[in-house]
Amino acid sequence: MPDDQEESHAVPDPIYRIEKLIHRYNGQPVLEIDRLTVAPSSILGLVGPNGSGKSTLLKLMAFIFQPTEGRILFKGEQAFPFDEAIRSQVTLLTQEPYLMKRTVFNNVAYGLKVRGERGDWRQPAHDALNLVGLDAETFSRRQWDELSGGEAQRVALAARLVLKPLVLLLDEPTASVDAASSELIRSASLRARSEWGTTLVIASHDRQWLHDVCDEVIHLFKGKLAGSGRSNMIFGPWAREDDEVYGKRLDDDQRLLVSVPPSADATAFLDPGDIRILGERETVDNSTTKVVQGTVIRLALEKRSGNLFADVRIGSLILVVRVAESRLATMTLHRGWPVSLAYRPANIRWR
Ligand SMILES: Nc1ncnc2c1ncn2[C@@H]1O[C@H](COP(=O)(O)OP(=O)(O)OP(=O)(O)O)[C@@H](O)[C@H]1O
Repeated sequence: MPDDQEESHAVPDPIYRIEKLIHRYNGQPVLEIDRLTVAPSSILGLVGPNGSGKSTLLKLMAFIFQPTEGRILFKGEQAFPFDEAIRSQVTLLTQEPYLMKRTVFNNVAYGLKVRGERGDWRQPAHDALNLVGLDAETFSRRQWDELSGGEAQRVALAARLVLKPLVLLLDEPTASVDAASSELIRSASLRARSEWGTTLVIASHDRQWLHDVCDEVIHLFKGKLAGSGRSNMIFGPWAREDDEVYGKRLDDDQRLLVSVPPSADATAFLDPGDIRILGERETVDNSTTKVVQGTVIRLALEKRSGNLFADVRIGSLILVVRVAESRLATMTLHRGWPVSLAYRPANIRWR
């Protein structure tokens, strides 16, 4: 979580503390994060458009390379690439699985071997395969190239889970797999957190998944943390609608109307406190306020502030809405309920 936001009193030492980090490729800055901490056993989500720096941040958190400037403390200590202690505790799963040209069993057991674990690797390797929904008896002897894309990704995940890692970094882990594999990858990752207290950091374009499972979701935009953990970031392209108004058509055919964007593909930021769930008989001034219809998909209480946040799905867009305490007295909210959201285009900030 960004340090200036939701630091709660009773948090243990962070598993990561990032300080004044800048990373450049060929002299060009692609990531600039002043401060960011990740609590142990938490689930942090990373969202952001293509090229916003998510993969770079995950690779830095995996200590694959060093940041150009600044530092990343791991459990309070500065850590470096090729540090053996880190390698056995932090593991990264990327979108395209990398498997060694060996059997599935040897791929999964490899980490145990490298870690110098003695004894029989069969049981832990089989447990890890079963955890990702692959029958160990059937798959253990298969070669790396006798697997579908989804199975290969699950083997790659099993090869990480077998180590019961302290940190599992997931970079678009389900982007190129089928729906069934995707579900198995998600549930196995969550099992790691619930069984071993593994900290998860997940970069994904699947906002709904992140909103469902993450303790915190942070937004990266052009390499920087953008807005609060619960800010709404709405991507273009924006088109001029009739009547001099700009907006975009959502995939449920509603129109999301906005103020004049600086360019057709600018990104709109709308604070959760600037969106209101309308009461049943409430009306709005159409000239300044716009209304869209959605469905509540999640309600979450922020412990520090006592604020209630509702995630509302509108087509494939999810907006986070802060529900003021005064409004809670007058309305009941449930997951699955249809709601009308009111917002003022004038409150949109553009980047
Ligand atoms: N090895 C590299 N050398 C030079 N530039 C790089 C390298 N890796 C990434 N970049 C650039 O750094 C920026 C951030 O890339 P990164 O892959 O971290 O973004 P991302 O948010 O993960 O994107 P995506 O969602 O498309 O995976 C991009 O502009 C990218 O072109």
